[in-house]
Amino acid sequence: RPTSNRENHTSPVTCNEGESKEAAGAKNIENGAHLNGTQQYLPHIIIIGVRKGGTRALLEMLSLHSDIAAAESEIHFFDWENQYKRGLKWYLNQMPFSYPHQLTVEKTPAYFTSPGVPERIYQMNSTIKLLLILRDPIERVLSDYTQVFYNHKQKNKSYPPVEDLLLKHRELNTDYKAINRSLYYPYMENWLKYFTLENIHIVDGDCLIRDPLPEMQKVEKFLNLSPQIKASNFYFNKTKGFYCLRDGGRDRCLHESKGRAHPQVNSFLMGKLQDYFYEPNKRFFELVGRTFDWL
Ligand SMILES: Nc1ncnc2c1ncn2[C@@H]1O[C@H](COP(=O)(O)OS(=O)(=O)O)[C@@H](OP(=O)(O)O)[C@H]1O
Repeated sequence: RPTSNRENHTSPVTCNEGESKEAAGAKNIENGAHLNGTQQYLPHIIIIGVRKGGTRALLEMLSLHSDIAAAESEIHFFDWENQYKRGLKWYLNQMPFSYPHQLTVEKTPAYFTSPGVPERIYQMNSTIKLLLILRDPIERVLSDYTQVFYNHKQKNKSYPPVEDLLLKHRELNTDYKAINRSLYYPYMENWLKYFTLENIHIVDGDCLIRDPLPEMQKVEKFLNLSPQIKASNFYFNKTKGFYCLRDGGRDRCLHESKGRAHPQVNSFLMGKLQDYFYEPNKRFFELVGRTFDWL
């Protein structure tokens, strides 16, 4: 089996850099009801975030693999007290029915930034495989803003222009939640108290948008899955401006809420955002021993 070749230093980012990983170390957990040879399992893999990082695209693309069984909705088990109180049996019951050779995966993007979640997941399974998809923190802020903007619009409510929210007295308004969620390193530090980088694979969300196949091949390796995902599983949809999926002759793009245009940001605000994220990004690169195309 291939072993990890990750070294403890930063290296220039490319979208195609190869990376080998140990086996997924999947652990079967009893209790799921049986149905036609299928059973429910606690997840062997969790997509922990980040919100607006491309978590749905990652889950859908991973589901192209026949050895993957994915929970359709976001479970919010570890971050919502009322769900967590229901216990692991409840969590198990939210999982899809799958065959014994399949790996179960769920995605809840809010896990990454929820302080108590790493410990709770560790208590459930200390060798679980975690997938974290990150994108340029500034793009993530704008994507987050766009999401909230449309949530308001749907309810016929207005939402302030991006400049009004992100600037206060001509300085960056660091109280704005979306800015805080893009400060990846403190959250990552919390995860690394419980898991090593051997357990956490970071997917480059910007690369996944531009060229999904190489990113997905790295994910297959990390999970020790057979190489099944192929170039023919993707086609670029010019109208949407994103790659869509082709699965057994079935074509599908992500929901229209994925891939929306972001607001234009003036150069003053962009400069403020770039200054603000420069140091935190560097700290994040040091923490994870690799760089991303964000600076
Ligand atoms: N292939 C493909 N098609 C459409 N969208 C894609 C794709 N790959 C990645 N993305 C990006 O995914 C972003 C949404 O991220 P999430 O799914 O994590 O959002 S959420 O937190 O679950 O709401 C979404 O963010 P926005 O561009 O701001 O809409 C997309 O940029």
